[in-house]
Amino acid sequence: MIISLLGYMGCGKSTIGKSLAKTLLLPFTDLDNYISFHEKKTVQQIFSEHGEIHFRKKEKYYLNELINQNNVVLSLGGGTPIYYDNMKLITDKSISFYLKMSPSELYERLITEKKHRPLISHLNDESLKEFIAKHLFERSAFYEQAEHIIRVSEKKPDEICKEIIHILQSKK
Ligand SMILES: Nc1ncnc2c1ncn2[C@@H]1O[C@H](COP(=O)(O)OP(=O)(O)O)[C@@H](O)[C@H]1O
Ligand SMILES: O=C(O)C1=C[C@@H](OP(=O)(O)O)[C@@H](O)[C@H](O)C1
Ligand SMILES: [Mg+2]
Repeated sequence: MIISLLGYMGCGKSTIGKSLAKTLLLPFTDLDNYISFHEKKTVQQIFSEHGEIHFRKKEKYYLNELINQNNVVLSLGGGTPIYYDNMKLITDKSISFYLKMSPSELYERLITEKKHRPLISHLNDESLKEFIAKHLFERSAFYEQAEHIIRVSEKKPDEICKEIIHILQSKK
């Protein structure tokens, strides 16, 4: 089965996925990078040139393509579980980990990271704080369906990887 990482923008899906795959000696795919590579456009370009709905259709298309693989670490985009029947697909076809972080910590992280994230790049600092709190609340019902929930607040990437590996080993 595939190992999937999900959670809000900035929680560390791309970072943790990469290092988890390296430790487990497995191939790594970041869904955003995969979409970018195949569409020959950055995520920001897809959003600005074609709109979010088009991005969600592509995201679904490439998720379908990747989800039936075996022994791969897949970092999803923050919105992937929210659209279509994606979350069902993710829970049925992967061992899923929700990297859970509080809105205030996500805010501290995203304040310096918003440039590459089209959903928040236009927000000033005060509106960003409000946006994250509300948006995370709306999305949590999907994220919480993950098979495993990992609290990532104040943990180093190494520690988070170890926790995930421990869970994977206990499943064997
Ligand atoms: N556990 C962690 N501790 C400190 N910084 C982290 C941690 N995980 C991720 N980061 C940093 O937070 C930012 C967002 O991480 P990223 O992996 O891009 O998140 P996501 O893919 O979930 O949006 C990056 O700058 C990354 O280096
Ligand atoms: O939360 C979202 O809807 C999105 C998150 C992004 O991925 P990250 O969570 O890796 O930033 C990327 O897929 C796109 O900008 C939309
Ligand atoms: Mg990412």
